[in-house]
Amino acid sequence: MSAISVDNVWKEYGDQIVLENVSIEVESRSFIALVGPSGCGKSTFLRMLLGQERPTRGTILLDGQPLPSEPGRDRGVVFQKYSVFPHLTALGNVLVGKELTGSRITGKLFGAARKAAVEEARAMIVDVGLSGAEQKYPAQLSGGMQQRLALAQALLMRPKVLLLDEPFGALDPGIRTEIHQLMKRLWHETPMTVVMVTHDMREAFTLATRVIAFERRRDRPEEKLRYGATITSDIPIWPPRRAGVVATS
Ligand SMILES: Nc1ncnc2c1ncn2[C@@H]1O[C@H](COP(=O)(O)OP(=O)(O)OP(=O)(O)O)[C@@H](O)[C@H]1O
Repeated sequence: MSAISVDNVWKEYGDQIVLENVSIEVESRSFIALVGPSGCGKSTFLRMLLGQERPTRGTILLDGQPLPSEPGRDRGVVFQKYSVFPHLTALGNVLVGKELTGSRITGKLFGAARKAAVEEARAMIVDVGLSGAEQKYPAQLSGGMQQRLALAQALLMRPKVLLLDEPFGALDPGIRTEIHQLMKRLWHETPMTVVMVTHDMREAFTLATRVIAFERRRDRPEEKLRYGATITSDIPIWPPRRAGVVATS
């Protein structure tokens, strides 16, 4: 299960209302694309799902339970940049989450636990199409490869929810199409719900099960800070996409 329930959420920074009255029920295993004008609060919403920010008002539940107030292993995240650590190899990057949660004191795993984690990380690296790059550092990888690595890093922790903040925004169109295919496959094969912020409508409609638009209903410049953005459209994709059911056409 990985259903998200957002009820009447507001987010304010000082006098500025960024989001107002956002309510949405996200079914387990959906793939939600969040679109909207620059600065309307999409990343802020994602950070609240991650647990990095707390709503000023309202509640967010994951499988009926309040979200823990800190990021945890049930929620993975990939940003447009800087999701991977430059000083670790590809293998080190994929392993790092397990090492940190496996041994809170030393940050390292030993013996059988390490062997199992390394095997799993290697398999994940192959799965995202990076075999042979295990010992390379991020600077030695292309942008598309780094984003594959960031996906592998997030997915090794088996998150219930994968949060993507314009993860493919900086990639060339050809590479982007390739990574869309990978993302689709990973979503079909992995029991997780995905919430992705994107500026690219084509990307939204290529990948998502549902496209959600955030916008300020009352966008008068003199009152800009007094009204936040909220959900103004909620578009289900037709024909419906279902995780695990790969379309034949
Ligand atoms: N930590 C913060 N403190 C104060 N204001 C913030 C903070 N984080 C975000 N904001 C403000 O909240 C608003 C929404 O920002 P956010 O980054 O969520 O928008 P966005 O829709 O993701 O934008 P973009 O599409 O350009 O990435 C902006 O006006 C921003 O300045």
